[in-house]
Amino acid sequence: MRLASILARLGLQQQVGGGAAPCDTSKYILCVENVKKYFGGVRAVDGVTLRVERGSIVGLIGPNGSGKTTLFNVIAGYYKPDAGQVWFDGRRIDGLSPHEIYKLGLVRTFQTPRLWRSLTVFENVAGGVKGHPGEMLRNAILWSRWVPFELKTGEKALDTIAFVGLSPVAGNMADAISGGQMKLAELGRALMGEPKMLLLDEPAAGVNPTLARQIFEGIVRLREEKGITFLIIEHRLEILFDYVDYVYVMHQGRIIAEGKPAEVAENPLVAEIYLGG
Ligand SMILES: Nc1ncnc2c1ncn2[C@@H]1O[C@H](COP(=O)(O)OP(=O)(O)OP(=O)(O)O)[C@@H](O)[C@H]1O
Repeated sequence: MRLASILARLGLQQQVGGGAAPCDTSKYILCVENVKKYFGGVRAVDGVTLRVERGSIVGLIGPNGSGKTTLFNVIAGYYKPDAGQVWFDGRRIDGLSPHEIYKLGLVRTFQTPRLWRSLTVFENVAGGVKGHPGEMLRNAILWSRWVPFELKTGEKALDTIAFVGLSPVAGNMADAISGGQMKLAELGRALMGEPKMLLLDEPAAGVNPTLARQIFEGIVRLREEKGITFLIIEHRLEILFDYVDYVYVMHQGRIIAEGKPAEVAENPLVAEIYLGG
């Protein structure tokens, strides 16, 4: 077990790396401070600072290869940053494992949904419940059929499946549903973890426009009903900009613009990098 993990369990996390949070943690649920992540000579994330207000829906955009997914991987604990800090809900989290970060309530989804394909939609969603051994991928296949879900977990999973609109396919195997339905199933599983914040990687990719808007309307409802905060990578700006409060724009590993969607849409620098891309 890593030192940071042990200290976190002892409640000493804030002393790691020294000191105070780099932002007002009562206002911001997520503070990314001067984060860098290099792969050899590739500066995938090159000194990113961003803030996400509690209860907001924030977009993270940028051309292909600008560093968005790498930044998500750093925030969610899949990569340790080469420099900088990440604070979530008042705690420093860089150095924690993905599972520890998940347990703190920061949950991510992937560009390509990572479902357990030999299990049903119901089992996939129910397996995301906090505390069930199946919440860890390596345990999921082993446990989901042998350890019965509690009745209340099953009921919660059915409610969640209804929320994301998948009731008609709840009993289908995950590899027998459409790409859009896989995205919804992954969102459902993430919701079973009772997140305070969701990092969504291209929730509308490959989904028809009607379903894409339904997904974003669901996101707005989750913010309103459960107070969940969102940071969302999305290339479909014409949809994203209708639903987000604020937008960060990445290019070549850096934040090159930020603001309300209308401001970002008018920013000539943003048009230039997209046209250039
Ligand atoms: N594991 C890795 N090893 C080496 N280089 C990587 C790795 N992951 C990403 N990169 C490089 O880092 C840069 C940023 O990639 P990243 O996937 O974070 O961009 P992105 O903005 O998410 O792109 P997209 O919108 O296409 O998903 C790219 O040049 C990419 O080739």
